[in-house]
Amino acid sequence: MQYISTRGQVSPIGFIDAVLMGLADDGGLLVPEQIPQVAPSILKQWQELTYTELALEIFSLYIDDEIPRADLQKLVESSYATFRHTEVTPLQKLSDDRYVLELFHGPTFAFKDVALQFLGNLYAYVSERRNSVIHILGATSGDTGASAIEGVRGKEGIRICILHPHEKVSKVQELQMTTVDDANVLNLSVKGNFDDCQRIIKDLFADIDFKHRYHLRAINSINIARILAQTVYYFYGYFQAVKQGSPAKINFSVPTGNFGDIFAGYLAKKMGLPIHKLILATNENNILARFVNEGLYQPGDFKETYSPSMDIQVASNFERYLYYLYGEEAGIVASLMAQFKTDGRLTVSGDILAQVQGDFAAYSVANEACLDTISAYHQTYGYLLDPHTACGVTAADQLAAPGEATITLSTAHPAKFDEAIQLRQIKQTYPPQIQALFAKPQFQTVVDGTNEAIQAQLEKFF
Ligand SMILES: N[C@@H](CCOP(=O)(O)O)C(=O)O
Repeated sequence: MQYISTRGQVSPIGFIDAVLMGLADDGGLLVPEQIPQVAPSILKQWQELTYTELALEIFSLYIDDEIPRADLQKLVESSYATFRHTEVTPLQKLSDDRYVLELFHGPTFAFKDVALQFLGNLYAYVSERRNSVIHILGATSGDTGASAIEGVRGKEGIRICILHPHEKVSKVQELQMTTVDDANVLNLSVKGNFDDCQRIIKDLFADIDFKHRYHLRAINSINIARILAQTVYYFYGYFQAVKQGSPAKINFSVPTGNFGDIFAGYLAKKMGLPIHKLILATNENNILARFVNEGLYQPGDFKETYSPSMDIQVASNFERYLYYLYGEEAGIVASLMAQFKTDGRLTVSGDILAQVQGDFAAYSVANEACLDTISAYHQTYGYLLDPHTACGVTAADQLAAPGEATITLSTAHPAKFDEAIQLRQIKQTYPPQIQALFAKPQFQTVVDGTNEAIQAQLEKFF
């Protein structure tokens, strides 16, 4: 499989080069040259696979024999051996038509571990096999950072620097990142919000001289490996729902900020998984919901919400969707992105908007409504949702029609967001791994949110 850029100015490259390139060198995002198609007969066979077996089959479609199958199998097995649940991503049935796919059984209690345990191991493999220098630069609104750090801490030949918005992540998220004392980890607490962090890293990746001089590698969902790893749980969740007797129409509801997770679902559907509706759930930072419902893609005012990981305005994977929305015409995507840079907005209407609304249904969840859902599900089902998952469940309740079953992706364990849970007087016990964080010293550097300030830190660290 070869990978090309959404902006069309990068010669096709193999999987490992695509992972190492991260952001495409022309400023676009890498996508597979063709999306592999999975026939219904194969889907039927896949229903019987374990999570790791399924991951191996799906990765093989995108990696060919660039990584020998035996090596790939070892990478996959070691990545999911760190999960606390034997099913890796178990499906919980709450009622006949409401399911929650728990993606938080990895080391940092968030869905990011599903892809980042694999990507961390893949980087170590590539570093050894190709003797490549791996200097990871990432931005986080809370979950990606901890997970990426956990994936590579202490690994030979790898360094990682993560930017998080100063005092805008939950206490547990902050502790998970900043209590790591391995010498290959640098945490920068940036004065600003997540969009500032993401803009800075994108600018640094787009500065090709700087990127090559410091061997910058990406762990955010701009990296195609993240998306591919995240498609696996759509297949797995769907198969489990079928086995548990779900009705024929199965939706997924996806809490989303950076559009990576829901783009993985879109890709799974394009591969042939018969997902009925893809429900896009945002919090009050609702640029994506406004795009789907009104055709306007324009950042609004930044809001701090109970679901801080989704406090995002400019969604980095949106460009990948534009590429498919406009019939894989890289020239159109390049000019749309140039237009967005100049005008700060994009609009779609007519047939294109109808296509968007055929691809997604979207709902933006108000802050208090998110807490109401947490209380209601706790009372009705005795099930504690984290605030991000609660946004997904709220959107499912609004948009799923009778006769449809909806699987909401549960993106994080509620213990990561006790600040919000406590507002509804719900008491939870922290898992011991999280409780232990409170006794540890923290290591982080507070910096201004400017490219120059970050660049200076990176020059010292890399
Ligand atoms: N919600 C994310 C933001 C970064 O998204 P990514 O999927 O591109 O890594 C976070 O928790 O950091």
